Amino acid sequence: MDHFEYRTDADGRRTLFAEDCNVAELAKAHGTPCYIYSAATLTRHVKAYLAALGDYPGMICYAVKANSNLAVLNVMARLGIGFDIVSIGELERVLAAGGQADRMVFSGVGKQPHEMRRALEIGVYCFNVESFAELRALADVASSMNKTARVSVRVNPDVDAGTHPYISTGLKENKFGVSFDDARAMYRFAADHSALEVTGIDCHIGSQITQTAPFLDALEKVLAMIDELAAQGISLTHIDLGGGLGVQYTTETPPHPRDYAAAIVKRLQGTGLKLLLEPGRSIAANAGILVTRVEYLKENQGRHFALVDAAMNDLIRPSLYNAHQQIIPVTEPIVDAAEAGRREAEFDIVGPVCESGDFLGKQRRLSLAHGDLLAVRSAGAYGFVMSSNYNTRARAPEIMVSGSQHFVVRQREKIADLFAGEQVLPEQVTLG
Ligand SMILES: Cc1ncc(COP(=O)(O)O)c(C=O)c1O
Ligand SMILES: N[C@@H](CCCC[NH3+])C(=O)O
Repeated sequence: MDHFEYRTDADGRRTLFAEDCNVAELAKAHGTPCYIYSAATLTRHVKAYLAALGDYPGMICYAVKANSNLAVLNVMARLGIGFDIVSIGELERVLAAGGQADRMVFSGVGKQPHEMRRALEIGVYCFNVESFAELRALADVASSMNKTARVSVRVNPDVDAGTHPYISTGLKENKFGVSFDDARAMYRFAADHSALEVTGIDCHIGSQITQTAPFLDALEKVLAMIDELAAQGISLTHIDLGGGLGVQYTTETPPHPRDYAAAIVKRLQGTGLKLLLEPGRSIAANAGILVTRVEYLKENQGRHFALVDAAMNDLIRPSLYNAHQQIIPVTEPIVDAAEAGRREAEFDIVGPVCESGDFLGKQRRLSLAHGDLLAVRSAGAYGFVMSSNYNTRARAPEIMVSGSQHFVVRQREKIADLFAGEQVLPEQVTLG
């Protein structure tokens, strides 16, 4: 359940509300396309994870990559959870949003020395290290600063998470993590190095996973490794089982975060290991919508197209993964046969970008007329964060609602800002 529901407005029409805010009014006030997030949905999802942890020692580290809007991060910070970051940019965002350094885990396959330095300076909880080369680089940076870097090695358990190949991360053909063999050598190196402190082990097998079994399979493999390391005198204090829990976009039936986290906690009872989870999508996806407006309807040799003002640059998931996200009317039309131009058909919902792959949805049965508002659901994760300025399109504003209040957290970009800072060639540059 989320906080986007239809209510009957004063004119007797069914209109989509985001908590207690009328989505049509927000779109009118701030223009389209726009992203709208619900603070209450974000809060409920986080609380479900916290409730599942209960008294078990651990930390929920929200995966910032899913949605790094400052207000979204601020909700997480206020709820006291941690953050999983993958770049210095995300690190600075978390700090700007009020997050605490000692609750950040630094993941990612290609951390650069300057990013390591900054993370050591502020004192992140730990580094999830993904290769021997990175471990050596981290040791060098920490030594040069007279600091100790807390280290968790990310293992790649070669478990099939049954997800889209672009978002699977725990197979040996994926670039993420290291084999158990490499991990053994890395732990020995780290244990012997004065600038490194071995604290945990990390594992992430993919995203949009709709079953608990792959997580538990990976967990068994990681626990076996922990036992083996303990026998060699290397004792770990935490296990980080990544994110990856799927959400319902259409007909998927992923486990509830509470049940998924509870299954992991149950298996860990008695191990003495602290549990870290890095959920992104399952916290943010269904806490957001993308609102767009129908500009034109057209029919091309029997195929119906609704040209809307949002495009693949605003939401790339349909184009990139062929992902299916629900598209619903913001105001359910009063079906009036006399209304000029209204048509009911199976529409391809497409944007203005010059690519045939620019679509938000295909063959959606809808009754549409020029000016209608549509909402793309489940757009709170991997939506705005993956947006671009392709076709020199300004990126959409992001609005957070909380009850009957709303805040424009990020304004729509201005066209002039899209090329501010760029220069034409100086005249003295000769051509040809
Ligand atoms: C290391 C790591 N942690 C957390 C996440 C967040 O995953 P999700 O959004 O699927 O919960 C990802 C993305 O797949 C990841 O690679
Ligand atoms: N961007 C992906 C998820 C990537 C997960 C991060 N490793 C999506 O939209 O589904």
